[in-house]
Formats: sequence, C-alpha cells, structure tokens
Amino acid sequence: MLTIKDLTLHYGAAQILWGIDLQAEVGKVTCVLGRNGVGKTSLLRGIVGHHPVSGGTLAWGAADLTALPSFERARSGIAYVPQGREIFPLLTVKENLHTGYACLPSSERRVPDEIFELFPVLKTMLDRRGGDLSGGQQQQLAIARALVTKPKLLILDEPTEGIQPSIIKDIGRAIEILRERGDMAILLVEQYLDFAKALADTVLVMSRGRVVFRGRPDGPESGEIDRLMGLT
Ligand SMILES: Nc1ncnc2c1ncn2[C@@H]1O[C@H](COP(=O)(O)OP(=O)(O)OP(=O)(O)O)[C@@H](O)[C@H]1O
Repeated sequence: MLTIKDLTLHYGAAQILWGIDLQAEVGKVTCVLGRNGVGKTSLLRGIVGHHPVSGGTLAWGAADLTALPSFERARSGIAYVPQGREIFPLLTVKENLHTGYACLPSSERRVPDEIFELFPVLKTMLDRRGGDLSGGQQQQLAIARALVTKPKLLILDEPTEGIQPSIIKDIGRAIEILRERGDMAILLVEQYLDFAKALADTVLVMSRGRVVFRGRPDGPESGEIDRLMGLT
C-alpha cells in the first residue's frame, strides 16, 4: 500500500500542496479528482519524485520512499503515465515498449502477452512509429509501456483527456482487469467524473492544494463530489 502523510510541495516560494494524506491499496483504484490547477499533477510529480516534496512522508508498505530519487522509485515498482502521454514519437511501438525495460533486471526483460490482451491494437502496430498512432492508441501505448515495468503502483494522470469514447471504454476495461488481478495499486487522476466514479473504490477531491473530500463514489455523501466539481 502507498501511504502518504502530511505532504507539502512548493514551486519556489509558492506553496501548491498542503498536508495531503492519501492511501492507495493493492487491488483497488484510488481516484483523485479536482478542477484545473488544484494540484493533482503536482501531487503525482511529488509521488514519483519528479519534483521534491517540501514536507511529509511517502511509503510503500514499510519502505520509506521520501528520500529516494525518481529512478529508484521506478525500480521499486512505481510506474507513471503522465498527462499528455509522452511516448517517443520517432521510436516504433515495440521500441517504446522496450524503454520500460530500464527498470527491470535483464532476466525479466520481455513484454508480457497479457499487455496485448489488454490492448490488442498494439500487437498489430508493433513496427509503426509512436508518432503515427492516434491519440487514443498513444494513450494505450503509454499505459502498456508502464505495465512492462511490472509495477506495484500504477499512476495514471488523466488517461481520458482528448480521447475518443470507444478508446475511453477500452482503457476503463483495462483498468478494471488490472484491478481484478489484485497485484497492483492504481492511482488515477481524472477530471472526467463519470469515468472516475465508475472505476474508483475510493475518491478524493482536491481543491486549492488540499484534500476536501474522501469517500466512496457511491456513498451517502457522494453528492458532495458533484458539488465540489462544480456540477451542481
Ligand atoms: N513547474 C511549475 N512551476 C510553477 N508553478 C507550477 C508549475 N507546475 C504547476 N504549477 C502551478 O501549480 C498549480 C497546480 O498545478 P497542477 O498542474 O498540479 O494542477 P492540476 O490539478 O494537475 O491541473 P490540470 O488538471 O490543469 O493539470 C497551478 O497553479 C499551476 O499553475
């Protein structure tokens, strides 16, 4: 389980995150919601080590990750699919997948078949350049590349952004399958409320750098989620 306690983060003098507490359990989808600019991506950057946190702690089980550089966090099983996907446009699909090998010992460097069961379209496109794929296919490639690293914690930043509905469905189904497999924690940042509510076991809503709601997506107090997201 990922356990974050009292996390704070600054960009220069500007404080962006205030006292964030969060837990993401194995076999569950934990979803962080919030409107533009509330600090969701900054939280993920703090978790994966792309930006230093200014206070608080981050742990995976009993292992304290707070002081580890990002490559060691990746090696310890944290995989991050950033907003905008960031696949390598000039590398082929196969080569993009192989970039995930960097975190693995040489004996484990293979692309599991299961990845093509989750995203069959990638198998038909192995020799195409990443940049020639549609946005939705690139998103699937970015998730597949993260899965190559055999993560214990999969972090997805707005995987539905700018993606056509049929591929959003495929991505949702893949997340469900990964959850059912029960060997990784999934931390999902979203603004697409229906997608998030359908998948999440626990929802956190952020506002101005703080967690202002925490609960089940279908619990008695869940109307509060819509209110905080500005929908009611
Ligand atoms: N590198 C940076 N330097 C300074 N300020 C930043 C930086 N990155 C983000 N910010 C600011 O930090 C705040 C939180 O941004 P962040 O991207 O974490 O929000 P977000 O909730 O992920 O928004 P979005 O949904 O639009 O991606 C915003 O006010 C943003 O302008």
